[in-house]
Amino acid sequence: MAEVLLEVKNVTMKFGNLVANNNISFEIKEGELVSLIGPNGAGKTTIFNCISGFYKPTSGKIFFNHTDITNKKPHEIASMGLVRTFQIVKPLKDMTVMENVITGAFLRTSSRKEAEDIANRVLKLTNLLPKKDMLAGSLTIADKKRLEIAKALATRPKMLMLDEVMAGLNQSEIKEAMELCVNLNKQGITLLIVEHVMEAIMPISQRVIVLSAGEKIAEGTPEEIVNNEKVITAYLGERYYAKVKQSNSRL
Ligand SMILES: Nc1ncnc2c1ncn2[C@@H]1O[C@H](COP(=O)(O)OP(=O)(O)OP(=O)(O)O)[C@@H](O)[C@H]1O
Repeated sequence: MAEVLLEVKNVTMKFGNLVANNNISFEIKEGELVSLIGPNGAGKTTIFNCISGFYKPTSGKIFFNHTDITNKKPHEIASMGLVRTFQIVKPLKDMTVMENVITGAFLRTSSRKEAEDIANRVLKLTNLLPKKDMLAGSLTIADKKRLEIAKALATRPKMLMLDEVMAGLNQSEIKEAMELCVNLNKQGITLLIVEHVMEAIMPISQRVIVLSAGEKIAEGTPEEIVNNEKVITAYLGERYYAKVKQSNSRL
């Protein structure tokens, strides 16, 4: 039985009267690939911000690797091995792709040589090696998203939280992003992925957690989730349900 790596325990996050996360609890086990889905404004990014130390929850606790990280700062959490990407990618655009990734590697080492070695490995893994000398600002959206993942990987995370890395990508770029996620997971990195591109995320998720209007409304295998009436009503809709049913019946 795999160990619990991340434990979110009764987390509530309020902004004035608005309850963005209401008493949310879930666990992620070591080695899992879990997706976090739900309509706009459901509270997905807010829970990411709470977990990664950018917000301090109004109440509740968060544990990573059995350590209470609820009041820790983002850089402390990152050095423990829990790293997230941002929905809006902001690379250091006047620096090259390589230099951007090296900034991530410096979390683990102060040696330039070692940081370059880490960056080279990560750039190879993310298929960015041929673009290593390009300015980050000149990359396509798909490559900027890949660079965001590469920077996070250079910090050598145990667990990676990806916030909408497939948004704005075309079909073949989405396929590559999915393959990268599966590949990272196979290499032992635990993944928690916020995503709206259901056709991409459902097939690769081992488990799915659903938020709606600040509440956790469901949690289960992709098959359980696509058949869950509450989830269909709140988010997936009949169209997606019909599509999945159809493709299942063809299997
Ligand atoms: N810093 C903040 N101050 C005030 N309200 C906030 C803040 N951050 C988020 N919210 C509100 O909290 C709610 C949840 O937002 P959040 O961004 O977490 O949703 P989401 O599920 O990530 O949505 P999306 O899929 O559109 O990214 C929204 O009503 C949002 O307006």
